[in-house]
Amino acid sequence: MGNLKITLRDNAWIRWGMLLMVGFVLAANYYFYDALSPLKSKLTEEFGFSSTDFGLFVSVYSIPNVFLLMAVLGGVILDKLGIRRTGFMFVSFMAFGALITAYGASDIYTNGGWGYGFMSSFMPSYSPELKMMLLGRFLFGLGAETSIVVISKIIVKWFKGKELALAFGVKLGLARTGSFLAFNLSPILIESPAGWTTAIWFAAFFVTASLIVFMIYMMLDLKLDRQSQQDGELVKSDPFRLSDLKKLILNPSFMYVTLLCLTFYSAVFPFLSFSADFFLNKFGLSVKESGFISSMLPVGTMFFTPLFGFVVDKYGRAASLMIYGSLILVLVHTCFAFTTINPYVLMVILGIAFSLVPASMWPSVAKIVDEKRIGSAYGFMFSIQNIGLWIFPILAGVVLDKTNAEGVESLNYTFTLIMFAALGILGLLFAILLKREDKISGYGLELPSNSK
Ligand SMILES: NCCCC[C@H](NC(=O)[C@@H](N)CCCCN)C(=O)O
Repeated sequence: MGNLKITLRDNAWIRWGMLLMVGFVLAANYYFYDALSPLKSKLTEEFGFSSTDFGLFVSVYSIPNVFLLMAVLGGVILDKLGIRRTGFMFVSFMAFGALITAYGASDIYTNGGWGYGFMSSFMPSYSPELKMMLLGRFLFGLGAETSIVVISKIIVKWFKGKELALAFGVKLGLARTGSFLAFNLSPILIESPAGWTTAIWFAAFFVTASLIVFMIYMMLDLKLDRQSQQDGELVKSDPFRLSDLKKLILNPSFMYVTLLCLTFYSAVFPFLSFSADFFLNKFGLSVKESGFISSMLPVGTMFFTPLFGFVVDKYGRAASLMIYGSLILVLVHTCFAFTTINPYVLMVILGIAFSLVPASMWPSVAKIVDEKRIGSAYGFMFSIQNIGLWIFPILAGVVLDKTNAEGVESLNYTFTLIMFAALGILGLLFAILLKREDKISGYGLELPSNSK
């Protein structure tokens, strides 16, 4: 009979309580990512941001993840330093970056505060506000993607052999709650008597509060490790090896899923970053209402992702669902470009697409890739995905600036949306290739979870 000593993991209240804590950290992460999206027109009004400047601001988040391979390197650091030290380091980067971003927009800075002179001394075509905010978002991005990898590992640590799939679904739901709040709170907070930058400071303090919550989590984690060490239950993961990456890259199913991840997410997240401004311009809505419509996407995914996760677990058909999700994405972007169909309806339908693909894609990776390589696989996918999250917000901004005359009253988004629809078509192609390849390689993506 094995050692049956009860650990913190075995107490459902503590296990789910800790999920709420790390979910708070994720919600803050997603909140900050989206908090400035409803403020695009405000940033133009206050600091003269062009659409390209805004795209640059959104995309700089991904630079550390593309060029420093942070999502992969973060996994290596995680293996070496463990959850507590790695998590603390990267959530601190997030908080520091968020505070620098808020400082870059603040009156103290714009009135000649620390760093203003330096930021004014080079590249005069970019405003000092933009440069400081870019630096802040870069640091935020440096921490944010690796934090997502750390939190995935925390969930496996606490929920393996228990309610793992449900815990992953709830985690994503909590993250998306952050986006939902961002699109609704930022438009309210810009009207604060303390000034419009309250919206950015609030976002920065939310991320800082998440650092404190993470520090509380670290105490629980330490206690669990001590109990597990006594039990001999502590599981060491396999260290990252370059040869693992080579094996992944040579696997056609893995590459199709990675390319789908790149194209699909590039057609969703960068679109979401511009969506509030799109609704404002195309339908002549207020900042509040356009932010509210944007928030329909995360709301939809909060309901549909666990539902489709259940469907994939029970009935399979993951490869087909990825095809349907990609097809819906193309149709919605085409409707946004060429019709005036009610944007609430289209955003909810987009929420269905944005649930179908993630709910079937992430668990499929676990079927394609050996469990020992799953950390490297997710890290690699995140890094490739970030190439799209880096390039497409800039391209969206450039296309907007090039296809609209300067100072035009309402921006025409047609060409930007055609670009997103084209990305969706590429995603659809990769999803079809993945399903075809599955028939050859036999990973069983169309089968229910327990049959593989
Ligand atoms: N187990 C992996 C879950 C990934 C969820 C996915 N997030 C991402 O792909 C992030 N790399 C990018 C997040 C950027 C915006 N916050 C998701 O569907 O949210």
